[in-house]
Amino acid sequence: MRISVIGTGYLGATHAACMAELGFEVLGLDVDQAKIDCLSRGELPFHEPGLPELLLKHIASGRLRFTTSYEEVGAWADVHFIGVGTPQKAGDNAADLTYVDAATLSLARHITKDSLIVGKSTVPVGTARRLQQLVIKNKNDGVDVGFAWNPEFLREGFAVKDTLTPDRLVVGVDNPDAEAVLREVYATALAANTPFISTDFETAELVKVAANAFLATKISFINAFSEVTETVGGDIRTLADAIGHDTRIGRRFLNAGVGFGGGCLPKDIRALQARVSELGLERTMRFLSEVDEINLRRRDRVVFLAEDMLGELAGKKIAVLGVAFKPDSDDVRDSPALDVAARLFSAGADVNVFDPEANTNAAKRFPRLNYVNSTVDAARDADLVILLTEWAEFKALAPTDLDDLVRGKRFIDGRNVLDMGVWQDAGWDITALGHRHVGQK
Ligand SMILES: NC(=O)c1ccc[n+]([C@@H]2O[C@H](COP(=O)([O-])OP(=O)(O)OC[C@H]3O[C@@H](n4cnc5c(N)ncnc54)[C@H](O)[C@@H]3O)[C@@H](O)[C@H]2O)c1
Ligand SMILES: O=c1ccn([C@@H]2O[C@H](COP(=O)(O)OP(=O)(O)O[C@H]3O[C@H](CO)[C@@H](O)[C@H](O)[C@H]3O)[C@@H](O)[C@H]2O)c(=O)[nH]1
Repeated sequence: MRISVIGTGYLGATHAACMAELGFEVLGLDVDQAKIDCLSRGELPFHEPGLPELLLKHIASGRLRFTTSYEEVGAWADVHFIGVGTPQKAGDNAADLTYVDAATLSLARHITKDSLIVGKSTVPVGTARRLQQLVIKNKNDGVDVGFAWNPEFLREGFAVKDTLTPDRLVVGVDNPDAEAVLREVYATALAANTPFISTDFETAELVKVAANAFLATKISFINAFSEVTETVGGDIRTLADAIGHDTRIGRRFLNAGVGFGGGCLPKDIRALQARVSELGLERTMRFLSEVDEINLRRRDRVVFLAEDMLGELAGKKIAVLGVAFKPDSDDVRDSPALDVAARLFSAGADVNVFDPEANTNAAKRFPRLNYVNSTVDAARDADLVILLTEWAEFKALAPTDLDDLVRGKRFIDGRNVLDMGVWQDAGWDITALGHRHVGQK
């Protein structure tokens, strides 16, 4: 079976390489010539553990190629996965469907053999049915083109593992043939007893946004309790551990900190609200505005704490450790860390930034921050150090790593990953989100 993947960004490049790993012949397509050139050379244009190895392996095996030609893809593949972006529309909460519409239309017009189009992008409910009609109206006569929806649940940083061994597979289909093709594509996972949920288009689309809305809600839930413990005292990590032992609740996604960001959770909860409002259900997802607001208030809290600890921000040197939206990623889309760094700079602070992988992407968005290549360079002469992305090397920091470098022993742990007692004993004024700031011991 020959597979094409349309859109070779974080999702598409991963899907393409993993499909090749499963034994299929794969052709990845993107409209971005530079990206296609880069991938064709075996270079991954973003950071994702394990993916560069797969890319190189299957370019060498001949099973993985890249192109910008819809004509080539349409004449070649039996199954076409669509993984183009569905970002938030500028000035609006809704999803921008321009790319997914354009990709579907291009496919429909260029497919010259019987095949199946499978949407993977995250879309508002109702999109799949609309796109199916677009295909029916625009496909070539005499060619049988099926349509299905198969949302993707991979996490950046674990993209290869999540694609090869997913928690579950969800397919939205309207006929048994489409389901049979998808069962063949995912035969390896099915043989490993991965749950396979075959349903209609609407349920498949909704499962995806429901999962992200639930995860976002879980994070804002614990972060709301952070606002309480910051006021009355208490330990947010212990609280999360204690409720997490209840298997009905579970400990995962209860890490309090500067909140969620990235190319998915923030835009997906906004797009869900926009879509249900469009359907006349304005009140239904209103709680997600609160989830969003609680999340954004975490960033205000870090800026407030910095100001509180330093008296004023103007002229102060601040080391920001981490700007990626999460560790093991170079993605800075809607990154809480980068937002905080930029706000500290706007308030007059001199901001040194170090992220093991995301400096380059961050510099494209905020070139005026001072990007450096190590924690040591970031912390030298700093009046305050702020940890905002929990990379392993930051979690392993000890006071002795920074004691002789900084101008002021002040630390904000924006991800709740350090042992504050150890730092306090070493004379640091340290606080973490979800803890009352008590100052120096
Ligand atoms: N990033 C993730 O971890 C992840 C996980 C699950 C689902 N998703 C969803 O997958 C989709 C893609 O996300 P992403 O993070 O990979 O985005 P991305 O921006 O990294 O990649 C999108 C790619 O699509 C290409 N593209 C745009 N228009 C095109 C067209 N007409 N034809 C061919 N290519 C085109 C772009 O050039 C880009 O390379 C989104 O809907 C997202 O919500 C992402
Ligand atoms: O306890 C937690 C867990 C996560 N986060 C933050 O939440 C954001 C999102 O994290 P994560 O969900 O791991 O990253 P993504 O790669 O964006 O993955 C989410 O978004 C993808 C795109 O839709 C989905 O496929 C995944 O299932 C879903 O987890 C990051 O900023 C994290 O720092 C927290 O603040 N606390």
